[in-house]
Amino acid sequence: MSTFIEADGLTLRYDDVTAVDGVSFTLTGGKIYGLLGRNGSGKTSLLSVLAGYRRPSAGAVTVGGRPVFENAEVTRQICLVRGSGDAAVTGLKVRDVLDFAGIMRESWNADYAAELVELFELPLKKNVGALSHGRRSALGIVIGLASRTPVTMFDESYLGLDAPSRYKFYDALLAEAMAHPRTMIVSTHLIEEVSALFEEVLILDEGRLVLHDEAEVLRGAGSAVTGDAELVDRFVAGMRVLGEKRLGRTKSAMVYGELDDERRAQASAAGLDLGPLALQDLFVHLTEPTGDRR
Ligand SMILES: Nc1ncnc2c1ncn2[C@@H]1O[C@H](COP(=O)(O)OP(=O)(O)OP(=O)(O)O)[C@@H](O)[C@H]1O
Repeated sequence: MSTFIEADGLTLRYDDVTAVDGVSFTLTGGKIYGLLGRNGSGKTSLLSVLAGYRRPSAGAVTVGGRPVFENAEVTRQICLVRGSGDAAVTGLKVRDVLDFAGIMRESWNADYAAELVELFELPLKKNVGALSHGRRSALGIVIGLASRTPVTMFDESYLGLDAPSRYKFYDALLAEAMAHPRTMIVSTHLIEEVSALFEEVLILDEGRLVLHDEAEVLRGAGSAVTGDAELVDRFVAGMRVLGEKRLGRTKSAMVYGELDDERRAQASAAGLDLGPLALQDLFVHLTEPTGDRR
């Protein structure tokens, strides 16, 4: 089946809360997509609808051209790993949870699952309920990666993981995406840590999609101007400054908007360094309550 996902006016309401508000996008598939949003922006709600866990209140979502909700043929092709929650089947051993995951998904790869179990040092004989928060998250990650489903979504799956384990997750995700390309959606607010993995980025704010673009395009949408504070201030005067960092006399200002060759030459002549825009700064700018929206 082709794995593209199409959302058209997708809306999810819980009584009087509109968690997802008329979201439309097309994901062509075979990439790692970053889903970014502040707390309560609707990431989990959106992923739940994409995975067919919930019926949209309005609008539609299709995977490979087919509706998702109550369509077992399609939902079998989707794996959504939610935090550490889904793996928390107390009373079952880690081994049993993995066996069950394998039965549920025809694309499951048991050898790869075993490799990942070793990588994350998961104790197979231990009861899932007795695992630490981080280990439970790791179990969810193993299930998501080893499922090899055409659509695999990780909803803040790093919660509770220490930094070395998070980097193991990012490395494994990238290696897997290269070896077995599929549609992976990773929701997060640890943007700087994972942004290098994303090929496309979607930003949600209060249930609405405020940005969907290729990560490369976003990185080129602005610049970090670094150098002597006074010179930086002079250079960025009149530009849209998204954020600033200062260390002694050195300053780095994140500016939005393209710099043409003439401006680049001016920066170079003034001894200023120009670097790519940090996704984190763009994210903060687009989702801050008083921020301008495009
Ligand atoms: N089961 C529910 N019943 C009622 N309201 C809900 C429910 N689940 C989420 N909401 C509300 O919907 C909105 C979006 O929540 P959601 O969990 O989808 O956001 P999120 O971006 O995943 O947040 P976080 O990053 O904090 O996990 C919030 O206002 C939340 O309070």
